[in-house]
Amino acid sequence: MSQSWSAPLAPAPVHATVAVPGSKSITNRALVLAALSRRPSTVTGALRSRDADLMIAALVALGVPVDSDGTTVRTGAHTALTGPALVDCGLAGTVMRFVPPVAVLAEGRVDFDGDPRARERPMGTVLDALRALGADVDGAGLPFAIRGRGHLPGGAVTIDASASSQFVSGLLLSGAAYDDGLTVHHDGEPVPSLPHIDMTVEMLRTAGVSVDDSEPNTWRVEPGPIAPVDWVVEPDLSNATPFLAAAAVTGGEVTVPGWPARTTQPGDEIRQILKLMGAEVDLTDGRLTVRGPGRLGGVDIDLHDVGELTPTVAALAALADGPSRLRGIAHLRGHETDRLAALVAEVNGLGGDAEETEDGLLIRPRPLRAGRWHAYADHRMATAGAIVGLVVDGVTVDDITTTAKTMPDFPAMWSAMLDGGRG
Ligand SMILES: O=C(O)C1=C[C@@H](OP(=O)(O)O)[C@@H](O)[C@H](O)C1
Ligand SMILES: C=C(OP(=O)(O)O)C(=O)O
Repeated sequence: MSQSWSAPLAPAPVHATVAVPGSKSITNRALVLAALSRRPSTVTGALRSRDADLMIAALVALGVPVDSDGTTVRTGAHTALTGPALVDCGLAGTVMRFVPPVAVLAEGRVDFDGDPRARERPMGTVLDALRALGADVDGAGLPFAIRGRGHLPGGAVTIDASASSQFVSGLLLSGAAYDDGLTVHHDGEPVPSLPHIDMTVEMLRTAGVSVDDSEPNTWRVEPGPIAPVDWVVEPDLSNATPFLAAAAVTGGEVTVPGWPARTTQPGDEIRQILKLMGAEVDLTDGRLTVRGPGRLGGVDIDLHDVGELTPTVAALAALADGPSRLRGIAHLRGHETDRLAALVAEVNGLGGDAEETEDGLLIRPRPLRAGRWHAYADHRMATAGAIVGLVVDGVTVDDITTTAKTMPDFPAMWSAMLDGGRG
């Protein structure tokens, strides 16, 4: 059920320490690899949110024993993946793109469906690739069905992954379990979100899988066992960005503990972006502190690798005192919503000046006024509205429950931050 939310205005510069929950991307990869290892694994610091819980439910539906105690999730030993099963993908890209390559290994039929918007998200590439690798698949997008045969020949496949890096990640995660392993070659416009593919490769190697990514646009996964691992999930750096933005737009200071010194999460790029916009950024002993500038500058930046950060950066840009140009993000039209159209509509709906380009956004400074900010079922649109609402009186986000996709406690965390929260 949707729930409208009056975005709180910051009464003073925000000063807070905010601990953010585990990374969606790492949690859902760890869960898939734990399931494929077939031996007991643990995921500690796991995200518990709609996307992660849909992933757990999908794996349970395929016969994987899973038990959890809050953010600790354990998978048990199992000898086979089984159908019949029904997988609800919700609106989770990681579930709709990572689970079908697992489901081909099940014995039996596996049906997939999801939210209405999920039916519009690009998906055909993964299903065509699985067909080319020997799978029996019905459909070109959600809803679709896979008739698993307990194994897949695998081999080499060429895909166009310009619409989503998740096409590559999903195939690679399961590739070692295919008879001949897997070679994925990308042919098309550049693949977005490459750090997310690096995350996949790194986690596969941690699970003992041999991956060759030495050639651009080609990934080779050797067939072989996927080892059980006790995964420890980093905080979700993309979900940290609205809180860091709060320091930037109010001239305050926000610290996020547990910031990794080295990471494949694209959210780490927020450090550079906030610096470019004039904020002070300091990472010492795993604590990232952002101090807001007196005046927030605009930014001209290519976000192709870190598209996930766009709603936060667009909110910052709408509050900056110079123009911004966000480039390289045409693929955001296929995210939870068409994020380019949504951001333009919402910034302009509050009296701002945003314009869609072929591959991004132009946002020029113009004072914003009170109004309704629509979330379009998109968690990051909702948090972008919260950022704007910190400094524009009278902003209402039409549905704050969308944040449950990756951060169910967002409204409480936001209030705690405004009360000077200590994470
Ligand atoms: O693999 C992942 O965990 C993700 C990859 C990216 O997808 P796209 O490549 O479709 O942008 C990112 O935007 C998404 O939030 C998470
Ligand atoms: C694009 C996103 O999600 P998904 O994993 O559903 O693709 C996102 O979280 O910004």
